[in-house]
Amino acid sequence: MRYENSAEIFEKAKKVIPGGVNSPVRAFGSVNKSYPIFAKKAKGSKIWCEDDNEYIDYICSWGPMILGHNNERVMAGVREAIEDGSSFGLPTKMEVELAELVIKCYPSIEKIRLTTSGTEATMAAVRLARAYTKKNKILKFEGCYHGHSDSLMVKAGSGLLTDGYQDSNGITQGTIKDTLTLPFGRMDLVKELFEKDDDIACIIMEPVPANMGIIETDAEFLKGVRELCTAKNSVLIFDEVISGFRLALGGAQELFGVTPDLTTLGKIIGGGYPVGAFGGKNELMDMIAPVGDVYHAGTLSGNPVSVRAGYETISELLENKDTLYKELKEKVNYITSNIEKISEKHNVPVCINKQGSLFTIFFTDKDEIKTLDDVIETDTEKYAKYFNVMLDSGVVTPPSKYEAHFVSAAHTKDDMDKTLEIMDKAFEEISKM
Ligand SMILES: Cc1ncc(COP(=O)(O)O)c(C=O)c1O
Ligand SMILES: N[C@H](C=O)CCC(=O)O
Repeated sequence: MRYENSAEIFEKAKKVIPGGVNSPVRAFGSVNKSYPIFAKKAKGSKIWCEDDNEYIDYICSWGPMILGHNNERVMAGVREAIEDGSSFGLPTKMEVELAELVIKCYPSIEKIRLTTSGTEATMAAVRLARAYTKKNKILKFEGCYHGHSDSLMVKAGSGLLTDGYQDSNGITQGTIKDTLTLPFGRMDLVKELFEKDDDIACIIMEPVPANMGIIETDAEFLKGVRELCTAKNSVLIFDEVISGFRLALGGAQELFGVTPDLTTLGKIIGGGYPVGAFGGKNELMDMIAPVGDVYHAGTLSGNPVSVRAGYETISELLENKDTLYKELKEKVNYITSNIEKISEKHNVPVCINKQGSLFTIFFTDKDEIKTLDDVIETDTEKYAKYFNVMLDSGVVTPPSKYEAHFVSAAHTKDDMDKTLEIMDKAFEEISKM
């Protein structure tokens, strides 16, 4: 593999962009590479970099590309939308159609508001929960990531974990004090907290954590927080920015049969273009301006190109839901069951967590990885070796042990077999460490 062009662009990038990247996880720092690959184009399950190397892609833009890159139907819709104009500052008919489509898939959502990112969606949902309950504090779980608004970057996951810290600098002590955190899955601690504190406006959670690697959810925990929120007049927010439309058409709430009060969405509902959304019961959503006095706005909220890409993506998912989700799960089962064989063959122990089309390989002797502390203890150096051997042989995997592998409808049996062949090589290298 050649990396000269990417390395050269990175040198220029560092002079004009902090760390040379516009989102920290792209920097490849924690996998011992001194520069990332710069993407040039992508199609289906493949991505090409500025050195024209071809890779099988398991990042999939961190989730949006569930149909694969540049899906024909999505591209046709986008082309049509672009012809009509890129942004109007006026509402469009397609926004209403997208809202209707999402509501059809999520019975818990009666009204939905579009944003430009997942970060804005979670920020607005928390604001709404505070206004509704007239309470101040929020509870989130350690290692869950809900975007980069101040109150949600406490004990956060994703790039913060990758870079070795969990609380961003630059947040007031007052904000930090109002964000309570607990380990994911510990219902006993959640109950204890609610006994002591009646000022908690909401629990915000990734129903299936995917930003400290995948953590497999215990359905009882989701049911437990649901009951507690109802009993204590707290709002339950499911942050389904990753899990929405991915684990099932109706997200984790459909999969586990647990209904939140508010849902945040992103990624797939924009079909690869910038978007986010939050929605829920009328009683809550009618507090949003201009009906109520909880302010939320955005120059590019409901951008017509993003909305059209999302509409086509969700329509495709809806039309194929009976086979598509089953096939995605089968693909992950095929890959992960073979990784287990490879791990045994080379005597390199791993624990694989998976849910639907998502999986994470943790290099560890432990049989279970259930909490952030478990994840932190897994072997970072072995993950880095895995990443580098895969990359050098034409497979791009998440450049951090704290992220998930994403599988799309475009990944073929050939892609998976090639991936497994290279994994065999990677595990052999790891066995020599
Ligand atoms: C679960 C979750 N919530 C929120 C966000 C924030 O979304 P965005 O990056 O679009 O702001 C992300 C990803 O970044 C996410 O994975
Ligand atoms: N884990 C993050 C989102 O899900 C990765 C995206 C990013 O922050 O660039």
